[in-house]
Amino acid sequence: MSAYKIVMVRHGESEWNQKNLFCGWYDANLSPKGEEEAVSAGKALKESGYQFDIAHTSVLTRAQKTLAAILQGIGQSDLPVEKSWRLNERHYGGLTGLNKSETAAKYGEEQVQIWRRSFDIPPPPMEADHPYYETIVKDARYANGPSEAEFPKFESLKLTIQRTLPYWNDVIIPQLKAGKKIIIAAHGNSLRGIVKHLDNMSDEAIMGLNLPTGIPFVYELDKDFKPVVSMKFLGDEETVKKAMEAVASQGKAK
Ligand SMILES: O=C(O)[C@@H](COP(=O)(O)O)OP(=O)(O)O
Repeated sequence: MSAYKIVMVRHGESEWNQKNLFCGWYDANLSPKGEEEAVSAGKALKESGYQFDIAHTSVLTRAQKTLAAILQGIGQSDLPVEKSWRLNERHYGGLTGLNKSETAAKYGEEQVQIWRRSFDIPPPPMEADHPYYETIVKDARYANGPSEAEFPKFESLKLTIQRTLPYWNDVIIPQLKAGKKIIIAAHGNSLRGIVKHLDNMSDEAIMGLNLPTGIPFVYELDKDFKPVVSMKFLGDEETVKKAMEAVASQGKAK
């Protein structure tokens, strides 16, 4: 029997998703299509009657704007929102800002697939001479964390999970236990990490999961936080399938 319910959503398409660039911790805005996706996500949640007590998001604009559009759509713009770098996208290291197709043409699709989807092989590091290094490291939003020692230069999915899971265990679980209705608006890979944990997916199985932008999904959990309902998308099956395939094919050489 389900004891808890939680909604998660990857942000709507960003300007860098639209240009097919590795984004990671770069603070790309939503594209016009991404803004529409966020509004549609709000409509889908409203139609299904969802209301929340608290929302969680990353410190990145694309996730926060998606959340704001959703909350407006369900008439809860004044909902308390907690923001954490622990929900950020994985740090794409030295790949940040590179075009995914061009990178596949240069290094091969297989290598790009390893960088995008392998569990524990990280991308190359972002060194101090990287064009986006200063913009990211000196961003005021990181004044309260991560610490200098924790600040990533790159992250595999494994490393992403290592900093996202403490937030799930120490912040989200206690709120669920207290009966709070929660929505999380975050990113493709920070959410893949949570999904892997909840569904106890193997390192191999998680490689095949591509989360679509802007389509909310629901988990129902039993009293031990084991899924009774897993990743139920609020969208028709065909649309979700196509959106997942589109994400998967972003790493193909054109
Ligand atoms: O960093 C990025 O480029 C994408 C995910 O890319 P892939 O791992 O799907 O290539 O992150 P998001 O748009 O969810 O913030």
